[in-house]
Amino acid sequence: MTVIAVDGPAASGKGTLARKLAAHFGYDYLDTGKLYRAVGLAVLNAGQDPSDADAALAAAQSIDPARLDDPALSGDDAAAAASKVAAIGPVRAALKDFQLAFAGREPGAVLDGRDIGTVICPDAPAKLFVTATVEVRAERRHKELLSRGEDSIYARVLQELKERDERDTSRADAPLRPADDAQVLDTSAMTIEEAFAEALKIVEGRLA
Ligand SMILES: Nc1ncnc2c1ncn2[C@@H]1O[C@H](COP(=O)(O)OP(=O)(O)OP(=O)(O)O)[C@@H](O)[C@H]1O
Ligand SMILES: Nc1ccn([C@@H]2O[C@H](COP(=O)(O)O)[C@@H](O)[C@H]2O)c(=O)n1
Repeated sequence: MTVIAVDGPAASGKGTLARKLAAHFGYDYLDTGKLYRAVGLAVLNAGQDPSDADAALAAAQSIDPARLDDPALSGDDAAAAASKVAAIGPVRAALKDFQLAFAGREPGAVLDGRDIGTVICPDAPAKLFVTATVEVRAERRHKELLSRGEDSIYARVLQELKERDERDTSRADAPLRPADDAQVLDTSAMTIEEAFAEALKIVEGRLA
C-alpha cells in the first residue's frame, strides 16, 4: 500500500492536484474535507449548532461515507460548519477509522485534507503541503463559484477563507500545518498544469 498525503488550506488547489495524482498513479482518491462537511451539514440540517460537541459527535457517528457526493456539501454553509465541527476532538476521532481504512487501499491511495501527513498517515512516503496566498485562493474560489452560476462576492469569499484558516490553524487538535517531512508547494504563481508538473516531480522523487 502506498499513500500520498496532500494537505493545505482551503481552496489552495490541493484537491485538484490530489485528484490528478490519483489518476496518474491509478490510486483511489479521498477528499477528507467532505467527511467534515457531511458532519457539519448534518448538524445544520438538524437545526443544531456545529460548535455543539454532543450534536457534532452524534452526526459524525452516523454519517454515511458512501454518500459524499451530495452537491450541498460544496456550499459555503457546509464549509463553515465543517471547520467548526472539525475543531472538536471526538469528531476527528470518530472519522479516523474510515480514513485509515481508505489509506490501506491497494495499489495506493491519495488523501487530501488538513492532517493527513501529520495525524492520519504520518508514515506516508509522499507528503505535499499545497498552499497559495489567501488572496489568490479567494480569487480562484470566487471564479469557481461564478462559473457554477452561483452568486459570489470576492470580499466575502476572502473573509470566509480567512476565518476558516484561523479556525483550522489555531485549534488544539490536529491543527493545519505542514508535517515536518512534507514538501511545501506554493502555487500562487502557477497554473494548474505547472503545479501538477511540480507536484508529480516531488511525489516521484519521494516514491523512487
Ligand atoms: N494552480 C491553479 N491555478 C488556478 N486555479 C487553480 C489552481 N489550482 C486550483 N485551481 C482552482 O482553484 C479552485 C480551488 O481548487 P481546489 O478545489 O482543488 O482546492 P482545495 O484546496 O481542494 O479546496 P477545498 O479546501 O475547498 O477542498 C478550483 O476552482 C480549481 O480549479
Ligand atoms: N482532514 C481534514 C479535512 C477537512 N477539515 C476541515 O473541514 C473543512 C472543510 O474542508 P475542505 O477541504 O473541504 O475545505 C476545513 O476547513 C477543515 O476545518 C479538517 O479539519 N481536516
